[in-house]
Amino acid sequence: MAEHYAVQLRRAWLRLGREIILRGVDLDIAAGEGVTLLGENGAGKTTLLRLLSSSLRLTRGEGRIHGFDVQDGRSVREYVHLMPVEGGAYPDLTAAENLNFALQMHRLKGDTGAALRRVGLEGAAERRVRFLSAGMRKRLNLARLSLLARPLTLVDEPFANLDAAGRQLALQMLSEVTGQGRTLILAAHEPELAAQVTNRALHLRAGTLTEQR
Ligand SMILES: Nc1ncnc2c1ncn2[C@@H]1O[C@H](COP(=O)(O)OP(=O)(O)OP(=O)(O)O)[C@@H](O)[C@H]1O
Repeated sequence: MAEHYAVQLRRAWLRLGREIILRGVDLDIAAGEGVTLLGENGAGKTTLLRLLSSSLRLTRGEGRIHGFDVQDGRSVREYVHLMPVEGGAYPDLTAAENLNFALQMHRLKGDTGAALRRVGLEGAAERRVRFLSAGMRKRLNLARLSLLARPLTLVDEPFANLDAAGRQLALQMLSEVTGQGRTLILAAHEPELAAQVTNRALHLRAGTLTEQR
């Protein structure tokens, strides 16, 4: 399977507990593409994003992320960043410490002060994450996503918990992902918003992915 694809799944089956999330799915997502995953509560969008970040194993079939076997967590994690719906930051570290730690883990350099200003958190830089509101934590996660700038960026419900200005900020920051030639896959319940930053939508239902035209 070719490396100019960010994601390739072949006859992919994924079972989680009693749920079958994928039933023999084939999927190609080209590098640089922007894709929205749609689907009802419990359809399996989060689970699919976790699979693509190598946090879950395929039950059957084959998966490749930038040419690497999706089960090869060490390689895949170099290419992929997953921004979760909630969490993802260390609650006892400050906002600034969280961003610095994320950069260190990826052996990257970046201007964390500028990143915090960009998301309106300059006044909360020294505050522990456990004392931030849900929307502030989301903004911190957006700052981290932008600093890490991984080739494949997975975002679970980017608009949840954000106010109107925060949603506009999220749209702007997500559009930069594909604008910089990176691949964006987001799971969302707001198809109109998501369509502003992705050019393709897939609906996950009963273990099957369907293209939305
Ligand atoms: N760790 C787990 N063990 C067993 N089943 C799980 C686990 N996590 C999720 N599930 C189940 O897998 C299914 C898919 O859950 P998932 O969170 O992926 O859905 P989703 O499409 O992201 O939903 P939502 O829109 O509500 O966020 C659900 O039936 C859920 O109960």
